Amino acid sequence: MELSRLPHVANGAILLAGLFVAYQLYIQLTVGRKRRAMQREKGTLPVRWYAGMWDHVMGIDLFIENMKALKEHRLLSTTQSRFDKQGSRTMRLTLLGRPVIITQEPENLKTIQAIEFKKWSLGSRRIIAFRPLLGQGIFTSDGADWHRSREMLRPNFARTQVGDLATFETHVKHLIDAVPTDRSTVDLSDLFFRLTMDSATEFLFGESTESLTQSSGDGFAGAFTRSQDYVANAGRWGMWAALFPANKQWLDDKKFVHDFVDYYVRKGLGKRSQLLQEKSNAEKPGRYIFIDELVRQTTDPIRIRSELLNILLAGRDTTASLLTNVWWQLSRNPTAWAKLQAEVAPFDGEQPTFEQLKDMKYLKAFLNETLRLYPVVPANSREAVEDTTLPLGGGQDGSAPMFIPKGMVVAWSVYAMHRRKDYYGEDAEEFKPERWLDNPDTGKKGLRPGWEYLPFNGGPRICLGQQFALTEASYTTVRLCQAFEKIESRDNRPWEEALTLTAVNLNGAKVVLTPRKY
Ligand code: HEM
Repeated sequence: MELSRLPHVANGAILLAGLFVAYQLYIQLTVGRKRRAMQREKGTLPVRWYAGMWDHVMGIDLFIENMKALKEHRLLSTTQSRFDKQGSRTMRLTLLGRPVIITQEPENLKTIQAIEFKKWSLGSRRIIAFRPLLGQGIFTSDGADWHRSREMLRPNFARTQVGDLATFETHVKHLIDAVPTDRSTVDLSDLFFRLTMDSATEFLFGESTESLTQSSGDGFAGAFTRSQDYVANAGRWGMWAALFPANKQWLDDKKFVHDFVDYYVRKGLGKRSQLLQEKSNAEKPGRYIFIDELVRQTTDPIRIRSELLNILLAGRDTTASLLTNVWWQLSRNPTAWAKLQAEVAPFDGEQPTFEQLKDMKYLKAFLNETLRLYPVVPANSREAVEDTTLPLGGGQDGSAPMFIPKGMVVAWSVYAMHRRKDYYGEDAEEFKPERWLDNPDTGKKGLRPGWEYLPFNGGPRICLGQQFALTEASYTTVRLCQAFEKIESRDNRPWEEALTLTAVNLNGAKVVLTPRKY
């Protein structure tokens, strides 16, 4: 640059910085005025800053600390310990210049997700990060667009709530066949991720990737997993993500994923007229194919592709992560293994029905406890679309309501909330499925939690696939318990988080399984 131009550049930078400071002052003044008005009207009090307002200017240090903790597989416990250090359940901090309130109060979550649902959106961060991969679908939309997606998809899930056990059986059988019987170690986690990809693609596209039996599906699974990690990271960086050039691997993966799904979309649209003459999938006996229902409702190929990818993202890693955590825990818990074996024994090796699965109290308690200590979606956030309040978090002890200005991001930690001693007792950090069961000896009732237990969210945006996931996880667990009589853990490390969009044990579920001899 010519030296003579330097003063102009310096003047420009000073002007920009001045404008930025003036804008910030203006925001502070107007927000301050509203905050005082809310304090008078509703008794709101300011939220405590994490450690101190000036300790983390711009929150660059906190962001670096978070990224380091993420890399070292301890971001969830770091967040939990920040709450403990602060001695409050809600705090305010700044991350890369953006103010964020973080809470673990069930009352706040109920207000955001249910009571005042309309005052909250997903926030631009999620939408900007995820749209390039997922397009516009249920997981990446708000307001009227989200409502349209939810209405279009809901009937499909109502049908699947009974669970297509026959389809699960095909894939679970492949999984069982893939377990070595020569006493060598297997990482069940790898098989669970293949299982959920195979069953999800069969349910969504009508054709399975068959990754448990062939390697042909690996290309799609790999490209989808890498793209998912890419968008999760972009979401963390927020607007700063734009500073990084798009990397080639990501562009190639995105194209691969889109082309792969487009093949099924074209096929589905090709048989639309025939489908319109037939009965709806939901009324026909036999295999249920999601894309056939979408094709009846719209001819827009991008819309169909987007909804399919949104559901694949929501449903595949989540269920595989739950199964991994369940089997990691089961492999080191001989009492639980014996109890589960006793519960499956009456089926005599036969496939359980949907009703029988629902009646398995110990299995249900085991899944609940796994989702409590290791929630698969351990953190989440929303953005206020108007000035509003939340019932808790204000004042020194966080017991007063707090004012939330329009645009403020409120994040929550399900992980920390699920470990609260005031809700779950002094043994909150211990894995105890029994806490969910009624005790006939003492008359003590099992846990019936409200908003303090939230693995699937609540309110109008509650997980659409909850029943689908629990049925798949329960069915797979029962069939594995029937096929193998003994389990040995081959890993003595504690649970460590591998956090992308979901959380799963970093070291998978390494076990040796002994087949049952009939
Ligand atoms: C253990 C397994 C699962 C867990 C823990 C889980 C958890 C969640 C959570 C916490 C959300 C709310 C996300 C948000 O609004 O920010 C969600 C949404 C959703 N889930 Fe699941 N999920 C699981 C499995 C599934 C499966 C198997 C499917 C589909 C086959 C599915 C479909 C969806 C859909 C479509 C949404 C978006 C709902 C909406 O925005 O209206 N989920 N899930």
